[in-house]
Amino acid sequence: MKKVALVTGAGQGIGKAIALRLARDGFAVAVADYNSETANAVAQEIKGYGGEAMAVTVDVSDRERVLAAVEEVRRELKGFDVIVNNAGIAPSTPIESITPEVVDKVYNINVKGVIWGIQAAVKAFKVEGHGGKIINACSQAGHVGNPELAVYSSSKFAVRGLTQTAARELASLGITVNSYCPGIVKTPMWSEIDRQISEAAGKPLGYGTEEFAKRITLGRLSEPEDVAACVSYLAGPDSDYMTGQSLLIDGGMVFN
Ligand SMILES: NC(=O)C1=CN([C@@H]2O[C@H](COP(=O)(O)OP(=O)(O)OC[C@H]3O[C@@H](n4cnc5c(N)ncnc54)[C@H](O)[C@@H]3O)[C@@H](O)[C@H]2O)C=CC1
Ligand SMILES: CC(=O)C(C)=O
Repeated sequence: MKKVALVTGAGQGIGKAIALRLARDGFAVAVADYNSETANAVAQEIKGYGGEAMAVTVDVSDRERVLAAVEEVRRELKGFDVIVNNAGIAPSTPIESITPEVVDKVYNINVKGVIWGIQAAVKAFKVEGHGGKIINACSQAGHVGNPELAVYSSSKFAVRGLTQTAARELASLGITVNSYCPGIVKTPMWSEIDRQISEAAGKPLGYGTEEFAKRITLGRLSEPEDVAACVSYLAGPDSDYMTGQSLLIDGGMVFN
């Protein structure tokens, strides 16, 4: 019997790479995104190489919809084993520009979206009568404050706190909770951050990347597949004795 994984924000970028990787690892994958077109395209890609997948349209900030989507997936794919709470947004927010609206928007998706995903997964694991794995998208920005990204960075500190708290609270149910913390990953999100930082500094495109990249130990930006490899480990049996961890994918972003 195939294990079932649901990945949010899986229509593009890191989430897409994770969905493709977990499908190759043998999971039946629910490709969840609020963009139904991209979610469908990724599900089709998985089916195209013989994998099992379904697309689900869900806005992770909508608690009822997240609970309903996970239940839909549990019934359709006949099980539920792993949730990857990957969806997130990262608008540039220099301190003096922060508005109540941008705080609500980022926290509703990046923080509440993770809480609703955790709740929905716990409910599904209980119905199935076993534990499971909860994997959250954190960031190097959840370990060290990132200038220009105060709202985003603080939301990722919250994800790290939630990961640790949920791990301690849910361990007795056989549920592990971990998160992955990438540095700069070549995705549409990063291109937009680079554009905003470069523009604000009055510099050409690529300036934001150059500034961040100075701290990367391995000397290159990461590919979405680098992150997916880490999530593959967190979703598989080799990480069974790991919980409450927020894994830095390039520690240099924090320590250099
Ligand atoms: N790209 C990077 O450099 C880094 C990204 N991350 C984190 O990794 C995760 C994925 O990032 P990327 O792939 O780069 O982003 P991206 O912007 O390229 O893709 C995000 C996906 O999430 C979906 N999405 C956004 N809001 C949603 C919502 N409310 N409900 C459902 N789906 C929603 C979008 O439609 C899109 O398909 C995010 O949580 C991000 O904070 C962490 C560290 C570095
Ligand atoms: C967007 C993000 O999480 C970065 C640059 O670490």
